[in-house]
Amino acid sequence: MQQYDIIVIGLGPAGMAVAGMASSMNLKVLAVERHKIGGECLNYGCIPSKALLKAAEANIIANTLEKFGLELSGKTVVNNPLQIVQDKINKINSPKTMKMFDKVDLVIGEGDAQFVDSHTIQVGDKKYTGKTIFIATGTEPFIPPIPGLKDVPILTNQNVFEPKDVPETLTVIGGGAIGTEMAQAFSRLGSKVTLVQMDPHLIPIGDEEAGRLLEEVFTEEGIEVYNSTKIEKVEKVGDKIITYTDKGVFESDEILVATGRAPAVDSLGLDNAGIEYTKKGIAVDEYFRTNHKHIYAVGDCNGKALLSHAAMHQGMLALFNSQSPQTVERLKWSNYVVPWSVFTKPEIAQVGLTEKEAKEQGIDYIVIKEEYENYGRTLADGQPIGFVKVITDNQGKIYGATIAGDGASELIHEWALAIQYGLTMFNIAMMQHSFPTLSLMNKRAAEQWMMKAMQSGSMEQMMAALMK
Ligand SMILES: Cc1cc2nc3c(=O)[nH]c(=O)nc-3n(C[C@H](O)[C@H](O)[C@H](O)COP(=O)(O)OP(=O)(O)OC[C@H]3O[C@@H](n4cnc5c(N)ncnc54)[C@H](O)[C@@H]3O)c2cc1C
Ligand SMILES: NC(=O)c1ccc[n+]([C@@H]2O[C@H](COP(=O)([O-])OP(=O)(O)OC[C@H]3O[C@@H](n4cnc5c(N)ncnc54)[C@H](O)[C@@H]3O)[C@@H](O)[C@H]2O)c1
Repeated sequence: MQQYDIIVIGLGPAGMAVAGMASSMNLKVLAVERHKIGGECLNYGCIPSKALLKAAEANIIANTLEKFGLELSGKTVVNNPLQIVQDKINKINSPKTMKMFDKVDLVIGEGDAQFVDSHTIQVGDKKYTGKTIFIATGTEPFIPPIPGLKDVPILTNQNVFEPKDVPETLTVIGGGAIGTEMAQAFSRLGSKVTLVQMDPHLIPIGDEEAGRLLEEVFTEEGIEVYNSTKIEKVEKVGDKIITYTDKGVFESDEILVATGRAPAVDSLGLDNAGIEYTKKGIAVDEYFRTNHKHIYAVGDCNGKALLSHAAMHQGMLALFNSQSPQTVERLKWSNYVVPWSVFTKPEIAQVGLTEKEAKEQGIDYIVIKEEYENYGRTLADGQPIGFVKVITDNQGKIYGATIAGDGASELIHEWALAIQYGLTMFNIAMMQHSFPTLSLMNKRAAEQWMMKAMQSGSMEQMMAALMK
């Protein structure tokens, strides 16, 4: 039986971070992946969805050139965007990417890794032991118990990117990140899309105003959105799928189910090693340790944050924790803010508290909102839709930021940095931002706070801050 310093189960963003870094620390590493390197993110998630959104954006720009005083004779023909998506994935999965695993023993595509006991796993008929084991098995689509849903052919993130024709009509169940990104991508590529969800606004975990703004744009683009909707049943009649709801009956060629995720733990044999888990994921402490101190669970499988950057960050923190002789306060998960972005147009990005969360926590907050329509650059770009909204207080402490609009996924990081390292609105206002970047809207929001502070007579406080 082969023995390793570190065994990694699953090679998505979390497992790749652990395996790649551990091997550069000269540890003896085994990584097991039952399917493809890159996990959900590369193969059925972040990358294909962004590639498809790019094709969709190109299509809409080409067909609305009159906005720029240009004309294209004729219309674009949507040929094979999903094939191009696959070509892009294959390019990323190249020998250059594989180089990071030069010093890792890889077991790929030979079946599930399953615990035999708390130090031993089995893949097929081979057993391996590890001093430390990292579980990084991610999630699978959660399919809700809607009557009839299991009897009709459905699309999920696992098959929606397969190369085939764009459907003429598509029903999307779910208004979260996956549902909204895919609804807009397919709509812009020519599908007639109906989006149905049970929550009251799009991107339910985010800011309500941002969700409503996205809905306005979706409606203008021809996507029908039904919020707070109960789906009664789904059935296949001939070639069509019929979705019966309390807001109407919708007929479509395909149905995409994007109703959340469930941790991928069933194949692991966790009970053989006595590892604790719930429906939400593998139970871990602040240092990503399971109830066995030498077994860590990182990334989506622990349910803490279902995002690739969070998965990679957790992998890095957990690896450092595992190699440290004692626990290190700075390696705790709660020290780190988690920004997130949804890549629709407008993009929606968030870090820290939403306004609703600030209210629920009883914080004495104020809202600063800088509108895209008031800035020369966004007007020049023809993208005047959106806002930078900051939850702050009279002292300029930053609790959270929501950005809806062009470039939101980039702009959000300044607020993430500010929250993580305790910078204030005053610090942002006093930092030069080059003109006319979109980031300058962050400074303009902070300047708005500064003007308010001056008007409310807090000049003394401001001057004190200036003298620091
Ligand atoms: C459509 C879509 C779009 C997304 N877009 C974004 C985005 O833009 N930004 C973002 O931050 N996040 C995005 N996400 C989320 C992101 O994909 C996940 O957060 C990320 O992939 C989680 O990484 P992970 O390493 O924890 O797990 P995964 O990427 O799920 O990898 C887990 C791996 O473990 C393997 N595995 C499972 N069980 C076993 C076993 N028993 N033995 C061996 N191997 C096993 C699986 O085959 C898989 O390869 C998106 C997700 C979807 C579905
Ligand atoms: N850009 C990104 O960062 C990105 C993109 C895609 C996915 N992700 C990650 O993937 C995760 C999963 O995304 P998701 O969109 O599947 O889930 P989600 O949890 O974000 O949203 C679930 C949606 O499904 C709806 N829903 C659930 N059950 C329903 C039912 N029975 N009937 C009608 N509607 C129902 C909810 O109302 C909600 O709109 C997210 O947590 C996100 O972190 C991130």
